Order: sequence, then C-alpha cells, then structure tokens
Amino acid sequence: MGTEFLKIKELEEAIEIIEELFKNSYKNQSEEISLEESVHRVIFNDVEAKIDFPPFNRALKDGYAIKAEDSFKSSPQDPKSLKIIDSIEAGIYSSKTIEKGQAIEISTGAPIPEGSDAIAMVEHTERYGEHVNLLVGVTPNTDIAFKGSDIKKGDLILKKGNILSPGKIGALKAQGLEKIEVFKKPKIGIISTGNELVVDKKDFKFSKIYDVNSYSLKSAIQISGGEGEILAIVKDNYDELKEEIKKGLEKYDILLSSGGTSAGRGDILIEVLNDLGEVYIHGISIKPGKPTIVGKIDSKLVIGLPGNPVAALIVYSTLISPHVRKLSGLKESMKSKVKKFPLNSRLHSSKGRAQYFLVKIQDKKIYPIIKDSGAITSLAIADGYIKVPKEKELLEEGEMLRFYEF
Ligand SMILES: Nc1nc2c(c(=O)[nH]1)N[C@H]1C(S)=C(S)[C@@H](COP(=O)(O)OP(=O)(O)OC[C@H]3O[C@@H](n4cnc5c(N)ncnc54)[C@H](O)[C@@H]3O)O[C@H]1N2
Ligand code: MOO
Repeated sequence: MGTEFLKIKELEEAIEIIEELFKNSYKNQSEEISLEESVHRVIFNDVEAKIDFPPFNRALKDGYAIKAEDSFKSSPQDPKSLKIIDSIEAGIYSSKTIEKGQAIEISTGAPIPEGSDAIAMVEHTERYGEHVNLLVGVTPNTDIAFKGSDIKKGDLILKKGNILSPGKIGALKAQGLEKIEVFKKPKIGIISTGNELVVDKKDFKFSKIYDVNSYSLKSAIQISGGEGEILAIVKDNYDELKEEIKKGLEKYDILLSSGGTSAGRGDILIEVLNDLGEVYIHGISIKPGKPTIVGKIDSKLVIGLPGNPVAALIVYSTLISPHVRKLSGLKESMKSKVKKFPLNSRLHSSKGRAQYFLVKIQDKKIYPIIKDSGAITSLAIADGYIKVPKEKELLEEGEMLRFYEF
C-alpha cells in the first residue's frame, strides 16, 4: 500500500496542491496554425491591423460616381444630366478624373474615381445613351466607404484570449493573414484500468463492461480546450500499468488514469507512482471522488481518477478542468456557464465532506439525481452538477444553488 493511501486531504488543501503542481509543471505555449483550421482556438497575442480597411475609398452602391454639387436641386421634374465617361466594376479602377458635368458608372465595391465625392444610386437615375439623368440630389460623401474608415492600420482588432469564431477568422483574413498564433492545446493521455473493461462487442462477455471513462473524459478534455487521446485499457497488473504510463509520458503532458485508485484494486497506480515518481494526494474529502490520486513523474502530472464513471467525470470537471482551461487559454472558471436555480426538493448531503450531485434542470429547477456513482442513467440524463459544501447536511426545497454545466 502506498504511503499516502487515503490520508484524506480536505478539498481546499487538494485544490491548492493541484494548483501548485500545475503552476510548477506547465506554462502556456503557443503554435502557429492556418486560419482555415483555427475555429474555436484561442488567440495567443493581441492582433493589430496591418492594413487600412477598406484599403481604398469604395462605392457602397451600384450607380454613378459623380460630383455631389452636380446633383443639387435635381428632381424627376428637373433632372440634371451628366455625361458618362467610363464604367467600372469591383476589382477594376478608372484612370479617368471626373470633371464637372461628368459621371462614371460604378459597381458596389469599386474604387471611387478621382474627382468624385458621391454616388448616385442607380434607382435614382435614368440612363439614355451616353448620358444619365439624376432624379434626386445627393450630399457629398453619400455612399462612399472611406479608406481606413472601418479599421486603421495599427488598430487593435482582436485580443489575446479571444476565441476564434467564423466572424473573427473573417476579420483576420480581411487583413491578408494566412496564419494565426494560438494557445497550444494541452495534450492529455487517457488510460482506463480494470480487468473487466472492454471496447469491442466481441469481448463483451459475462463479467465484462464497456470502458465508459475513456470516452466521457476525452470529451470533457475537449470541452476544456485540451486534446485527449485514449491510450489503452490496462489490466489490473503492475507491470502493464507501469509500461503504459512510461509510454504515455513520452508523448503526453498530462496522464489521466481511471480505476484502481481505491484499496480493493491492489493500489497499482499508487505503487507505480511511488516507484517512478511521487504521490501528492491519495484521497480527497469529497463525494464522489474520495479515492482520487495525484502524482508526479519527472515534471509531468499523473492523475488517478476513481473508476466509477460519475466520480471520474466529476473529479475531472471540478479539479482538473480549470487548469486545462487555463493552459489552453480559456478562462479558468466557467462563470458564464454557471447559473443559479432553486432545488426542487429537500436534499440530504454527507456532513464533513463536500458532495457533488449530478442534476437535471427542468422548469428552471434543479432535480438532483440520487444514484450510486457507477450508475450510467445519471450520466445520460444529467445536464451538469451542483456542489454542496461540507458544512451542509440538509438543503431545503427552494434553496438557490449554483448549477455547473459540463
Ligand atoms: N474499501 C473501499 N472500497 C471502495 C472505496 C473505499 O474508499 N474503500 N471507495 C469506493 C469508491 S467511492 C469508488 S469511486 C471506487 C473507486 O475505486 P477504483 O478507482 O479502484 O475503481 P474500480 O474499482 O476500478 O472501479 C469502480 C467501479 O467503476 C467501474 N469502472 C472502472 N473503470 C471504468 C471505466 N473506464 N468505464 C466504466 N466503468 C468503470 C468498475 O467496473 C467498478 O464497478 O471504489 C469504491 N470502493
Ligand atoms: O469516488 Mo466514489 O464514486 O465516491 O463512489
């Protein structure tokens, strides 16, 4: 049995230890990626505009580039007539200069010709041959987007920490960028342990169950901005687990192992950690999740989550996910996702340790799911979870609680 076995730590102390370990082992890293692959990634540095936008004075309407003063007092009864000297579309410019009494036919997006200070919309004109009648007067600057009026070279367009959305990616491309520096996703290797675990249908026999944790953890890692890879299902065997952990650490920043954390399974993970590195936590005063293990091998963290699927997911979400979020550039807390709702009924909680309940939200009320932490229906119906502090034993119906979404 490992030296730290179930020397239960208070939740607050465990949080501090985990924070220190992350702080000492990892720092934010960046990588440059193609804009095309950048959706949902987090920007690593403030981005300043490299060019003015629009890059030239451009037409906002289809019509005629004119001198505004030529249109003054125009009306359908008394139209002013101008001579059309050229015609330009977007992507083309005219080398001609408009003089008094002249117009250039222009499409939306084309550069405003020299000498022009307004656009007369095509709907407000009547063309006849090489002339156009203006039916409405326009003021100077009408329907022109001036160079740099949207973005000036040097303006801050996106900030460090912004999450790239389709719109933000478009804004970067408008600057001619091909690549963007983003936070590197922390890479996390996932191991499930247990002789009973299978992946394939052909192996699903009496006494076996499917490996749930690898899949729920991989998706939880993805939501917190990391990248998880399912490495292996390992038998309850010291050598096999040691080998898999050594292999995993060559490639991954963090390893998450689930199962085999409590007394009954022979404490294999604790033994491996004691032999290859150090154990910092074995046992936290929370429910579920008491047998959680946190250890370090060289400078990398190996976290042992309890095997029960609800416990594994809750421990990852509450204790590990904030750090993965921070490393991936996301805000540490998910405050924007935390809302308060009233409890739909009385709720008993274990005194002396913080307890997490999976809950469903219905009619804006919290419905705790009271099942053992191995129950799969809980996972299927839960929208998220609530936390009841260790001092509380009984919560009354209607009490307002924070709801944490997965
Ligand atoms: N004497 C004690 N027994 C137990 C304690 C304790 O403190 N003293 N704690 C209980 C609690 S709480 C939990 S949680 C479990 C955690 O123990 P382990 O981490 O060793 O988990 P296992 O025994 O490997 O598995 C528990 C349960 O979960 C199923 N499991 C495991 N891995 C997966 C997976 N990847 N996918 C789906 N289901 C999984 C496993 O089959 C077991 O049914 O220990 C209690 N016992
Ligand atoms: O971690 Mo265990 O689930 O407390 O059931």
